[in-house]
Amino acid sequence: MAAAEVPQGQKRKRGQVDSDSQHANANAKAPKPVYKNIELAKQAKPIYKNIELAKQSRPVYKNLELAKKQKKSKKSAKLAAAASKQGENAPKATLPEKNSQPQPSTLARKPGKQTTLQTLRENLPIYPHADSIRSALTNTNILLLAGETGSGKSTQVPQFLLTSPWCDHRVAVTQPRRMAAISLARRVADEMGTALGKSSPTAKVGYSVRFDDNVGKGNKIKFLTEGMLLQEMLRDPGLLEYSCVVVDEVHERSVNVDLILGFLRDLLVGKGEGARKRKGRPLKVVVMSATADTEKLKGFFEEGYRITKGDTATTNGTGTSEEKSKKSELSLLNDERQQPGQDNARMDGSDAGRVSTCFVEGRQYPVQTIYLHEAVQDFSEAALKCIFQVHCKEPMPGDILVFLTGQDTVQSLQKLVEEYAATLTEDFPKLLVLPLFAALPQAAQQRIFEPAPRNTRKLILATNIAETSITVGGVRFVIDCGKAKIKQYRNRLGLDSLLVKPISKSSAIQRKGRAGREAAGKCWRLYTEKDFDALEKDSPPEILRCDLSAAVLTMKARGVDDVMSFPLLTQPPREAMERALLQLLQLGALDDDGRVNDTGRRIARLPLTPSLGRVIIAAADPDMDCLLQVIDIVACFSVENIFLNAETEEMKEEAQQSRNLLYRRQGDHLTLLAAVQAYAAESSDRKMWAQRHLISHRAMQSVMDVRKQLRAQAQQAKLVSSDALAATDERTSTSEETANNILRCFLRGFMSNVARLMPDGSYKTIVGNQNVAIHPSSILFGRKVEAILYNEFVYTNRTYARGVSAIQLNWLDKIWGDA
Ligand SMILES: Nc1ncnc2c1ncn2[C@@H]1O[C@H](COP(=O)(O)OP(=O)(O)OP(=O)(O)O)[C@@H](O)[C@H]1O
Repeated sequence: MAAAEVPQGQKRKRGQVDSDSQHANANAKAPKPVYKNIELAKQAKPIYKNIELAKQSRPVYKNLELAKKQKKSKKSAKLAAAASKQGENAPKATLPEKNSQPQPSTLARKPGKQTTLQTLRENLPIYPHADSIRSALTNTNILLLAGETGSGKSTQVPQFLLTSPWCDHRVAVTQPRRMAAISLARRVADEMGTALGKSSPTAKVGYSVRFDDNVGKGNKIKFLTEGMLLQEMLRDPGLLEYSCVVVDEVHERSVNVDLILGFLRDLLVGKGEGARKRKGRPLKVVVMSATADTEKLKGFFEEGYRITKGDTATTNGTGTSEEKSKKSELSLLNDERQQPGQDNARMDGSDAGRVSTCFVEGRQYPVQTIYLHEAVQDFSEAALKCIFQVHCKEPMPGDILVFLTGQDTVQSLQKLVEEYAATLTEDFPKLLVLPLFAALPQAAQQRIFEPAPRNTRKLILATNIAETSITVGGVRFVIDCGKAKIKQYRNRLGLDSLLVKPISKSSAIQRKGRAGREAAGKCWRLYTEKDFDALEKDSPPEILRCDLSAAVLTMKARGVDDVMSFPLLTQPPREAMERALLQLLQLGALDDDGRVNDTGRRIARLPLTPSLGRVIIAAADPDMDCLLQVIDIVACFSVENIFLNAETEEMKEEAQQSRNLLYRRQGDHLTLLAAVQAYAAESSDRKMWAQRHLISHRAMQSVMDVRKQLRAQAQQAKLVSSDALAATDERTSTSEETANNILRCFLRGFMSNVARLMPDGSYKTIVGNQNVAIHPSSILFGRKVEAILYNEFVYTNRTYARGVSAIQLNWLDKIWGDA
């Protein structure tokens, strides 16, 4: 296709991305440790080498002048497109004039928000490619689109597609994270000059994320998380609501995205129930990312077409589909099939031309990369040092986004930064520190998008939830610690756990790409260039690292009986699949023959893990009759912790007194229930109530929101009637019998998460016989009970069980008997 096509086998030049990088000598030049004395930091020479050098180096971004010219001259865009048809890449980068980096304010000052936004759109590198993107999808049903961070993929492509002749239904755009889905929907609604979601009948853009569905009838573009699209596929396998599905940020390779790609491949090649339901109406698919492996994806989709052609031959001649399915299982047994981790990226020339590819080169503004000269041991310390050097040396405006590993590192660094910032003189701008992590309530997350007050620099301390897709207005500087918490299955414990690991090159590029979106920027990498070179190109796909029970249940509920032959971009290890099947059998989601049963289908439709879904189903059983109470507890698991830590002894004592009324001797589950019930029953001032109990009001607001959504979903799933829901009052007490039933229901979903008390006072897990201690945050910390049930394992210096309740061992007999 036109301007942006990448000739087969041609890879992007990696060197370009970081061609302007500089070393920095953190240890040699910075006083040690700088942050202990802020005055020193102000006087110190920067730890990074002179950045003038970088300004002179050749960047790959397009400068604004080029973009302006492109806007004025559609002719030039057409010429570029024609040139690329002859095998050239997208428009060549033009060198910016030295020290004349474009500033967004010139555009922003223009009158009329809509005109300004339109001008901004037209200046994006992707804009001249609108026609070629549209025509690629007229000729083929699938387009793989690679474009640098900030080139305009997520915001522009959905809008381009709306005007295609085939687009008579909605465009879905998937995002790995809810925050990105919501913020992109807002931005695109703004750009289109319409309201958002359900707020007006004329609104054209909506979003759907777990526990928050804001999609109006007239919406043409729907941003949604990958999990939500999978949920929709269960209800509507043909995705009849849509003309097109855009899968964004595919490089993240979550299990959900891999499943989506498999289902979409089947739909594209006309296979299965979904394809039959579309009755020949084509579904267009766009798969996009800044850093995805286009070749591998191309091979995957082409293979789908090739196999389908083969299928026709098979059905005509050598066998039925049942035989085929047996064959695939047989070949798996014979190890003829792919090895774990091997990719399905074989090319077949005969299918070339069925899959379009497109590469949009260039970004709007340059981002200079600065590395440390020597590796550091403690990235939090290095981040602190770097934050104050940036703050004290870099001009305003320019907000800072720091990537850290998790909520704990974010919160401890926030404390330190605020402490030191308070010692700065008035010569420096103020620092507004904003934490950002997944468990933070949505309202608090949204604060990062608000502009900083006058003479104040925003400093966002984030986990990798801010890594892809989002544009945070004002951010010009990025600090990347080079690490992330990665979910990994631990065989020994039989559970997923989060481990701190080095990020991939792809993540580093995405992190850097959060700067340079509205103006030129800089990215400090708190590691050496050599360390960067040694990073893996991509993080291993989640399907190779995690518990697959949710994925397998989704496949089964979507009608895939032989999950081993489902098309996956990367084949997971066979043991992981088997483990997932076993867990689903234990949960009672599958029958003995491996087919999904009614319980399994009901669990799959709940926006929860299979374990929590099973708890909900158990609680809806009339014998247990504790659904609403269980929903209250499950809602609490959607936030990190409702209880706040006391900062002083005095506060601790006061809180302890009020909290005593909420604490339940049985443990954390029932204590959470008591807290939710008391909060819900509070009719005068919930905020005050929360303060008094040292409970996070914001977290409780989120919990109430999730509780409402889960109740609605339970009603939809016919687990509770609307009359029963309407008749509920806010109870504040729970009988002993109900309390036991609640814990039995949790045990049904978490039967493997049990540890028993040993004669020496320690606890050992029943499955795996591992030592585990009760986490200090638990009500049961330090207590000795017959056996404990826990939600999850956490690792710090030892293995802890978190979310713990006391259970009776004899409850297990019935549960294991039923399983
Ligand atoms: N919420 C916003 N506020 C201000 N500018 C925005 C916003 N969202 C997008 N933009 C502008 O639009 C540009 C393109 O954003 P978009 O998200 O479409 O790029 P992208 O190619 O998808 O990037 P990435 O690969 O990093 O997700 C940004 O660089 C920025 O200039």
